[in-house]
Amino acid sequence: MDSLVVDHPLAASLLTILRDERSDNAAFRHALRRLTQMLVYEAVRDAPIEEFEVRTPVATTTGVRLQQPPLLVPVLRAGLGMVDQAHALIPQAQVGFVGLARDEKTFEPVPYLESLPEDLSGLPVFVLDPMLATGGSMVHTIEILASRGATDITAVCVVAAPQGVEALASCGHPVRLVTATIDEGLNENKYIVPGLGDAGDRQFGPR
Ligand SMILES: O=P(O)(O)OC[C@H]1O[C@H](OP(=O)(O)OP(=O)(O)O)[C@H](O)[C@@H]1O
Ligand SMILES: O=c1cc[nH]c(=O)[nH]1
Ligand SMILES: [Mg+2]
Repeated sequence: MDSLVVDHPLAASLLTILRDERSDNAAFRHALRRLTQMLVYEAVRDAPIEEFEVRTPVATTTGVRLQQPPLLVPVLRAGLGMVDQAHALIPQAQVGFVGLARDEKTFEPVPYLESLPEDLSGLPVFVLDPMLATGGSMVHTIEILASRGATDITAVCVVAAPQGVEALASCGHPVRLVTATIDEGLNENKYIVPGLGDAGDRQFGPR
């Protein structure tokens, strides 16, 4: 699987704010938005472009635009904190939604929302979810997208566990990963270590 760890001092300092237990909900959301900007910027780096003619006030020149803006799919709740910033970078993008809550006993994702275009064939998709822990939630989302014809899927995460990376690599669907870090592992409650805690709770409070 193609994976990119965005290794940049500014990304690392924003990740530090996210990790710091002293960051309150507002500080956490703010840092997540700023870090998302860097992750999406890198996720788009190799996207196909098309050229078109543009007139400046002085002359005619060649401009570029994305051939096909990706569909943005935040995974609720935690992915909500990434979608506005991703959309600001790619304003032409359409947005779909998947809602999942991990059962904290079985650690399996429990779906509660699926709001997506019927046919995703030929459309690149960026799945936005800050946490890739066991990978169950991301693999579930990828299966939903693949069942609608998506073949070009990028998981944009902030913190990944090696177990989640392995789950994506072996899920049998074409997917690439962009993340700010691959952490050490998971604890007995399947939280990422050192991680940043519960990314949904840290933005919005407990559910
Ligand atoms: O890789 P996994 O083991 O599946 O865990 C990762 C999932 O857990 C978190 O969501 P959570 O279920 O806590 O829901 P929330 O966003 O509403 O807090 C996170 O945002 C991922 O969706
Ligand atoms: O560390 C983790 C694991 C799952 N979900 C989170 O929000 N954080
Ligand atoms: Mg949560």
